[in-house]
Amino acid sequence: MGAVSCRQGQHTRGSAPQKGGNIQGPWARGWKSLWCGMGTIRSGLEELWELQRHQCLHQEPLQPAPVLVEKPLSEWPVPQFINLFLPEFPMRPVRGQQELKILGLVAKGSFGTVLKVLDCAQKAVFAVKVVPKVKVLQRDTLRQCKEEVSIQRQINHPFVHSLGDSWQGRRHLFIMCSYCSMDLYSLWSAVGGFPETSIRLFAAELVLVLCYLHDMGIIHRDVKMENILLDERGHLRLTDFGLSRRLSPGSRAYTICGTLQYMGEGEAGAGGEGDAEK
Ligand SMILES: Nc1ncnc2c1ncn2[C@@H]1O[C@H](COP(=O)(O)OP(=O)(O)OP(=O)(O)O)[C@@H](O)[C@H]1O
Repeated sequence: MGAVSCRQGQHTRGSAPQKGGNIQGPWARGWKSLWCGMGTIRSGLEELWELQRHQCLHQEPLQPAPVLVEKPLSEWPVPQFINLFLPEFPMRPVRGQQELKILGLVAKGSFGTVLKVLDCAQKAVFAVKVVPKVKVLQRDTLRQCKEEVSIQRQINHPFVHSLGDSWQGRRHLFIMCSYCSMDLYSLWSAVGGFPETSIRLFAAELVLVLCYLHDMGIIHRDVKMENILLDERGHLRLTDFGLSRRLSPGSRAYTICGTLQYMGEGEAGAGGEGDAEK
């Protein structure tokens, strides 16, 4: 019997605060250190959302967007805290980080926060998943975190969201992908259900992706509507390889994992010794 590794489903999506709520609490306060404006330190997510609300009302930027940046390299005190995450998460000079401007919050997942950013150099919008290093070490998910990046880097399929870039700052890991404005769960919630023809198409595309992954020896282990993004033409883009594994031919994984709300009763109730392979 394998171990159980579950996530809680339903992200706090970035759209919620735009409907009028304020993002508060310890995780929001923790973001103060991550961004600074052009010369001024922003004070947190609450201000970001205030700023965005104003921008929506006035249709013109009141202040420069916050920049995704961490403290300079010289202040990094513990080199081991960097080495642990290499080579999947290379270090990035601060100048490189300053080319990313935060446009908003996309979602708060169980592992990281996904931000919408503008890459000023490429003049393109991306999604960046930001994961606190401390959380990775506390949850003992270092191997999994590196695996997520190396698997996503290896994949090249039109229905899989491929990796744009990954790097580390002083306290956070960053995983960047192209930005998709819609995911299947949000669309399903908005329209209240799909016609059978759409379901057939989504299912066919999903099967193609899973076959491709399985042929490469990769198991995703967290397939759910929130992890299926939609591109501008409505095709699937499977994302979040945070629980996925690469297996050698004939081997299998024994950890029971996924998102609690999407698991069968038997699966969610089982427990065991850890991820073993045969
Ligand atoms: N490139 C992207 N463009 C738009 N939205 C995205 C993108 N990547 C992720 N998201 C949204 O952010 C959510 C959280 O991202 P992700 O699943 O990678 O984080 P996580 O911490 O592993 O979350 P969880 O484990 O709870 O599913 C996704 O389910 C998706 O809705």
